[in-house]
Formats: sequence, structure tokens, C-alpha cells
Amino acid sequence: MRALNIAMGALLLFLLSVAISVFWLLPLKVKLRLKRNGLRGPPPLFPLGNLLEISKRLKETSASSLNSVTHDIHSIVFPYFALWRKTYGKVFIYWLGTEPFLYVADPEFLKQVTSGCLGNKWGKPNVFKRDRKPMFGNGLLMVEGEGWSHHRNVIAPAFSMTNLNAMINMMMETTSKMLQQWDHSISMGKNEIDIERDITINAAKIIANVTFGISNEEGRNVFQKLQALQAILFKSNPLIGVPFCKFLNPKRTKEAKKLGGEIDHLLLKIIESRTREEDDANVNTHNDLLGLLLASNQESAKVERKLTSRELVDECKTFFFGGHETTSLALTWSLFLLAQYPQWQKALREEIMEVSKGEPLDSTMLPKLTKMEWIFNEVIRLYSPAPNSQRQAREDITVGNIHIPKGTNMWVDVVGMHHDRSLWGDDVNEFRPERFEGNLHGGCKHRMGFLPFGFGGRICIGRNLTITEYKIVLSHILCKFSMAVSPAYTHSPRIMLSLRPSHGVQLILGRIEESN
Ligand code: HEM
Repeated sequence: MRALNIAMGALLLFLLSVAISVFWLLPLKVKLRLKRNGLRGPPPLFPLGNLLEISKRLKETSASSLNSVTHDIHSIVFPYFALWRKTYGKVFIYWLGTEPFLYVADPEFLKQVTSGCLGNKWGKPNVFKRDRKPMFGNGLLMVEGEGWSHHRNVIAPAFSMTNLNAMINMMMETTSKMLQQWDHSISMGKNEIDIERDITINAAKIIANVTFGISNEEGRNVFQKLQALQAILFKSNPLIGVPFCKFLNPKRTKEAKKLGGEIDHLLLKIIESRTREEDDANVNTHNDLLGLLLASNQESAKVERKLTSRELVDECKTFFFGGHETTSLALTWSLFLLAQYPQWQKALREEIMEVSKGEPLDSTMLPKLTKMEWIFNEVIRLYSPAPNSQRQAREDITVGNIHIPKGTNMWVDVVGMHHDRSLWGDDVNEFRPERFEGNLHGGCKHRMGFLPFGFGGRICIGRNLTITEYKIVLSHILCKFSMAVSPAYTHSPRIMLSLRPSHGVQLILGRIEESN
């Protein structure tokens, strides 16, 4: 018995020393190396890093609700960064648990440490990969190195404009159903609608249809489970970076894992039956992304290896989670801003009329909606659905006198850059879509200061899909309804993985013939 106790004690001691060296000594070494570079930051506390201060600042901001609508939102959504920037500037080190993060809101610094072949030295932070595994698995958003180039080569053709144009009718039909419900609601005397909820459901249906189709029972089943998984993983993990944090919320971890497993199983069944169908018929019988991916996979098999069914499952999940919330938020914030600026509603209606001449929009008309594109860009500048990008150094990186040790994470504060007066000028926090007239970067003084879709080779693959969907859905809504902000609306943008309105977006809708 005594010998057993001694053995157990020795084992515990061994595990403790491994934990200390992995979770404390190694990060400490990174900290000292970064400090030698002159990179400072708020002092971390083992094992939480700066999480206590982050949570304190967030509580303070959520307690103080905004009385008026301001687009100056950086200090609202990232109050801790806004504070630290005052002391440490636009590049500093902070800690999520025992993970060191290089905070970057300086586009020139970002360019220097990521451009050219340096881009390949950055991967995606392991700490987020683990947390978001049930959503993205090893799909395009997370895969690295040669695997990433292979996935990207197979996937890119599926997102060609020709393929996306074939999806326009489906987008219109799905949206029409939402608009019929709004119309019915107005008939019943209820003209205040939380458009965030409806737009999100509409976007989820569109992306699920675009990806694997939900007209049959199997597709609908996957869709429902994906939505349930989304609800569980909706909030960012407040203890991210703290060793063993997933064991602190075993219920969430278990539920997410169970649903993730069920979704994988259902998607695998769809993929396998599609592969069989296509082998039999020798043609691609589906023109959704999965069908296009399977066709492109056949082509790629002639030169490289095929993506496995398991990898295809992860891609379907990545499209769903990466594609619907971002697009729905771009639309939601747009409707909110258009409700605030009726002159832009009018300008867009006139543009739609001029381009379509009253006919349903088709693929040749969409590129002519240029003012709508300015609005899109201005909205995702002010309320960037993807508020940050993250990387992790896979090797030591040296540029001039900057040395970034292997393992350091990087957090690019996109909201910070999009609201930086020194990059955009004094009107930085004003809604001025015309800044994008004939100017892809909206007049930003640095090309890397406007990053709604990320940067480098890993720029968003779905941006053409988004802009197509955005134009179709927004035009459809604007032709049928006018909108004004309801007194029930509280302006409270927050980061919940994406940049969201925390209490929905309540708008007062009017039928367009009534309001004109
Ligand atoms: C307004 C809409 C969207 C926004 C703001 C957005 C934003 C982004 C950003 C910032 C990245 C880079 C992430 C990083 O650097 O770590 C990204 C990558 C990605 N996005 Fe989007 N996205 C949008 C729509 C979509 C759609 C509709 C899809 C697909 C259906 C999609 C699929 C992806 C994928 C697969 C990647 C990974 C690309 C790679 O690493 O090669 N996104 N997106």
C-alpha cells in the first residue's frame, strides 16, 4: 500500500512538473524573448494571463448601456484593447491564460511580419483550433501548410461566378418566403420586426441550401443539428487559453462533441450517397457547393490526391459556420444603418430600379449595383462581422529587429484598424458610403488597414458568394419595404465570436407602396 502511495505521489509530482514547464516555464521564456524586442504589455497573472482584466472591462461596458447610437464602437466592443493601446501603442503583448498574444492594430507592422514568404510561417492558433473543432474540424479555415494549398485548389473552382450565379434563384425563393411572413405580420398590425433573427434564419437556410441542399429530409436534419451546435458554441469561451479549461465546462464540451459527431455522421451519409450516384451516372447531378466540390475532387484526383469524405464533411461545416453568420450580420447591420439614413434607402431603390427596369434581378445586373457595394463596404468597415484575425507563428520569425518566437499567437484587431482616425481621417466614425466611390480601400491610408475579409493567401474564399447573396436579399427587401429604427432598439454591439447586436435589431417596416 505504501509503495502504491509513493508511486502515485511520484506520478503526481511528475505530471505537475510537466504542467509547470509546459504551461508556465515555456510561456515565460517566450515572454522574456518578446520583452527583449521591446514589446511590452499589461502584466499577466499565472494561469489566467490578462483574462481577469478583460472580463472586468467587459462587465463595466455591458453595465453601461448606450443612450444614443454611435458608430465609434472600438472602446465598446474591445474596451480592454482600447485601454491598453493608450499605454502600449498599436503593437503589444497580452495573455489569454498561458498563451501569449501579439496584439496588432498597425497595418504596416502586419504587412512586414506577414508579407511574401513570411505568410507561410503563420498557422492558426492551436488554442482556437481546439475550441472550435466541432464547428470547423480541419476544414479550409483551419488546415495549414501544403494541406491548405491542396484544399484551396480543390475548393476555389466551386466558388466561380458562373457557379454562384446558378444559385441566385434559390436565394430569391428563400428570401421571398421571409418577406411574405413580414407582409403577413404587417397585415396583422405588427410592423415592428426583429430583423436580426429573421435575417439570420434566412441566411442559414441559404447557406445550407448552397452547400448541400435542404430540400430533402437528410439535408433538413443536418441543418437543424448545425443550428443547435451553433447555439451551444455561440459564445466565446471566457477561459480560453487557461490550461484544462474545457474540463471546467464539461456539459458544453460533451454536448458539442455529441452533436458534432451526429452532424459528421449525417453529412458522411449524404456525401457517400452522392458519390455513388455520381459514379453510376458519371456526371455531377447537383449544382450546390458539395456537388461542385465532388466534381472538382474528381478532377484533382488526376494530378493530386482526392479530398477524403471526412475532409469534405469538415468543408461543409466550415461553409455553414463561416458563411451564414458573417453574411447575415452584414445584412443586419446594413438594414439598421439604412433605417437610420433614409436618404440611402432612397438612393438604393433608385439604383435598383435603374438597373433592373422593374424586372427580377439577374447575374448581369448585380455588378451594376455599385452604390450597394459602397454601402456593403462601409457597413463591414464600421461593423466588421469578423472583428479580428488570428495567427500562430509556426517558426521563429525575424524581420529587421523584430523577433517573434515560434508559438507566439497574433491577434489582428480589425475593428481597431477600421476605426483608426490616423488611417481614415476625422470622419472615421461617420457612415459615409461614398468614401468607397471608385476606391476599393475607401481612402484608407494603408492598404492593410481595411481587412473585412482577412489578408494574404488566406483571404476569404466566400466573398463573391456573400456579395451575390447580399445584393439579392437587400434588393428584394428594399423593393418591398421601407424601414425605420424602432424605439425598442438598444444600441449595444458586442463580440460573440462575430460582432453582433446584443439585443437584436428591431425595425418598423412599412410596405413600400404605402410609404411612397
Ligand atoms: C460578410 C461575409 C464574410 C466575412 C466578413 C468573412 C470574413 C472572413 C475572414 C476575415 C476570413 C479570414 C480568416 C483568417 O484570416 O483567419 C475568412 C476566411 C474564410 N471564409 Fe469568410 N467571410 C464571409 C463570408 C464567407 C462565406 C459566405 C463563406 C463560405 C460559404 C466563407 C468561407 C470562408 C472560408 C472557407 C475561409 C477560409 C479561407 C482560407 O483560409 O483559405 N466566408 N472569411
